Amino acid sequence: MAFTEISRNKAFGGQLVKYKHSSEELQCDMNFNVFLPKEAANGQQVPGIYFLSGLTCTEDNFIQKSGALAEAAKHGIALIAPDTSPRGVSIEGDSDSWDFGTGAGFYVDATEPKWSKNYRMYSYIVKELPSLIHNQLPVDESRISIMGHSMGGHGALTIYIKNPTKFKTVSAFSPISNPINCPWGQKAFSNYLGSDESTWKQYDTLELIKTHLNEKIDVLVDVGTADGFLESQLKVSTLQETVKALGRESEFNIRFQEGYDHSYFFISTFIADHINHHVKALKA
Ligand SMILES: N[C@@H](CCC(=O)N[C@@H](CS)C(=O)NCC(=O)O)C(=O)O
Repeated sequence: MAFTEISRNKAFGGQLVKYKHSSEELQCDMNFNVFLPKEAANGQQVPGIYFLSGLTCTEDNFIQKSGALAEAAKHGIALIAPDTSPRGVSIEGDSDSWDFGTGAGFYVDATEPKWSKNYRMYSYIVKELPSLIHNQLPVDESRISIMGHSMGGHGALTIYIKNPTKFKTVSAFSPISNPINCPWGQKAFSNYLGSDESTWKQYDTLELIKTHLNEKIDVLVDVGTADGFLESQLKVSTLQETVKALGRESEFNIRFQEGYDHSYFFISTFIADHINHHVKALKA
């Protein structure tokens, strides 16, 4: 499937390109942004980081507000920023709230009939988008990793834990760490996956780290202590307690950053640390 180029801007010596394509998984047109560093100009294959955004975001928030382009350019790394849900599919109820439906795909493959034709963000991110990108752009599929924020932090962690050979490493800002036990996650999973809560666990970081014990992983998580969603929705302390109870502290670097909130001001403050975490794995 071909991409249509929507816009192109030179940035930090590289190119920021927005593409549109027709998604088979989501049955609609989708946009995504790719930052290609200058090293990719002559067709040389570069490593890449996928960034999954949070509730209400499009493919633009991270690219425009995180300060990541300068850091990616410094290390010769591509950034891939997809959208957060199918767009323009007009399912009744998909635009009634900011935390469900449009802008809130939660990186799952819906099984409830109402949503299951379009809301397949898990397969879109894990299969369809990489197969298009790595066939058509100079980003090396054997050197990719994944990062995200909030709902996207949940997406990055769960996708990574389930696909540790596809992605070299993971990091997350303010991740929804235990969605089956918070209001955002329960609203999304009950609608997308139905009332049988046992099916929800396959998309819950806390549950997955209890069962996926084989691979040793290296995870960086940052969250702000002044994040208004910390206790009610993100449950990063519960993640930390579970990591400890499992004896997996050496695999998780979970940092509580004093006074920072949920915004992109927080993300832009620590983005260099996250890019460095990925560079170590991508250039190892
Ligand atoms: N309802 C609020 C909160 C949503 C929110 O904080 N979204 C986070 C992700 S969970 C975000 O990245 N918002 C977009 C931005 O800050 O650019 C809003 O619409 O701004």
